[in-house]
Amino acid sequence: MIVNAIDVVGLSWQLERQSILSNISFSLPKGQMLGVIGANGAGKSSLLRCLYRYIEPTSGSISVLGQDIHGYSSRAFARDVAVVLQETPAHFEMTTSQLVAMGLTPHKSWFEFTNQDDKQHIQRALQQVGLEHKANQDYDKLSGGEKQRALIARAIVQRPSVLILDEPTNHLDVRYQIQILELVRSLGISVICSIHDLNLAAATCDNLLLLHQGHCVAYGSPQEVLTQTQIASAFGVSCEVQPHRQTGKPAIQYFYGYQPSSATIKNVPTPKSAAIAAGQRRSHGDA
Ligand SMILES: Nc1ncnc2c1ncn2[C@@H]1O[C@H](COP(=O)(O)OP(=O)(O)OP(=O)(O)O)[C@@H](O)[C@H]1O
Repeated sequence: MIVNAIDVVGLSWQLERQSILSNISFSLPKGQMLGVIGANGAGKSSLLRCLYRYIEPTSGSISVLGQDIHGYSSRAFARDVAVVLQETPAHFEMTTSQLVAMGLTPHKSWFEFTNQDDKQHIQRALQQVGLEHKANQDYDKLSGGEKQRALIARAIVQRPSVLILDEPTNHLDVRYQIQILELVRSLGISVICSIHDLNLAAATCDNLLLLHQGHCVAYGSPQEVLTQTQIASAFGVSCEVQPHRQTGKPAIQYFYGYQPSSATIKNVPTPKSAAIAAGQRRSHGDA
């Protein structure tokens, strides 16, 4: 029997009668990378929070490596699953390398010291995220993007089977956006990751799960999910999707010319109307 990294069946989460996630089902095969996409408020973080046990869903089941997540001890869960979040909590008086070393915790007993092997792991992870020169600097004094990369190095040191990332590219410049996602992919572990940049998601993920108002409205390869119609309906924008010249994956070009009131699902401008609107603004001198 094939055991998936993650299996989610019929997952729903309600909060005071408001339905945040509705009947979501998907699987993440081992070694693959799944991107969770969707507009602001679609439910991406809530879904990931259910996966790393921060939220208890109202109904449905979640298994990691074939085991129900609520059957795991905290320590065993931390050995299998690493999480990198958007917000970085304050880590006072800790160097970058000490923060990265925290990834070793689930593998160590209480009084076990960091050995030579561990130090090499930490060093290598810092190099992989381009932070070896910041190893002895206070973590709290790193820039937002450097903090994000340090947290990814900590997750690498944790050596999990499954990595959950909530918007890992948020603070990163374009080089590190590509580099970090390619690095995460190259680790050969199973990854689920929420991403706002659809082009980046298309280029780096095996499969995508598109959420809209808490529902899974598309799930499959980037080609299957990132169609003009589905992007228009989930994000309220008009675009053209062509194969990327290098990867052959979907490459999205957005059209401009939106009024705030037209950015709704019911009234998505067509490429033509968006282009006309942009042309009209230019002819009125306010382009
Ligand atoms: N603890 C909570 N209490 C009240 N509402 C919540 C809570 N958590 C999530 N929500 C609501 O659930 C919806 C989904 O939120 P979530 O953060 O999962 O969306 P998201 O897709 O990650 O959004 P974004 O792209 O803006 O980060 C939002 O409307 C949010 O306000």
